[in-house]
Amino acid sequence: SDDFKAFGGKEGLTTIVDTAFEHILNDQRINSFFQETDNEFIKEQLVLQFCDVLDGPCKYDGASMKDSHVGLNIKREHFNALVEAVRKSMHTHNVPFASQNRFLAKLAPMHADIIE
Ligand code: HEM
Repeated sequence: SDDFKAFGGKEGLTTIVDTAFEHILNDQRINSFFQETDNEFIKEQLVLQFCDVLDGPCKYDGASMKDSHVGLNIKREHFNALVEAVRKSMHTHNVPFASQNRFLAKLAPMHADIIE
């Protein structure tokens, strides 16, 4: 898709996820969630999922958003902080604003399965 290209394809997405994860690990509001997790695995899954969401040539086959976040007690403020990290990274890597917004509009409804 054009949006997948705007993110720089699979390679661009990998860079964007890496940078977003650096922001996450530096953010006191949410980094405690990622202290005992396999963050390399999570990053790989995020690249696959984002590629899928952007109609790229990938199929996300990981756990559902409900199953992977249940019991973590994630609140809206945590969700917003994570989205902010992704947004900052997309900005840094020059993803056009319209593509950013279409992408974030697809992530937003996932809050229903992630926030408790
Ligand atoms: C739109 C927002 C989000 C998306 C798209 C997303 C996506 C994902 C994906 C794809 C995985 C890997 C699932 C798997 O295959 O096992 C995952 C795991 C995880 N996510 Fe999220 N996530 C989001 C929001 C959040 C938030 C707000 C937090 C906490 C601040 C969070 C914390 C975690 C943790 C701790 C794991 C690892 C769980 C485990 O290893 O048991 N996520 N997420």
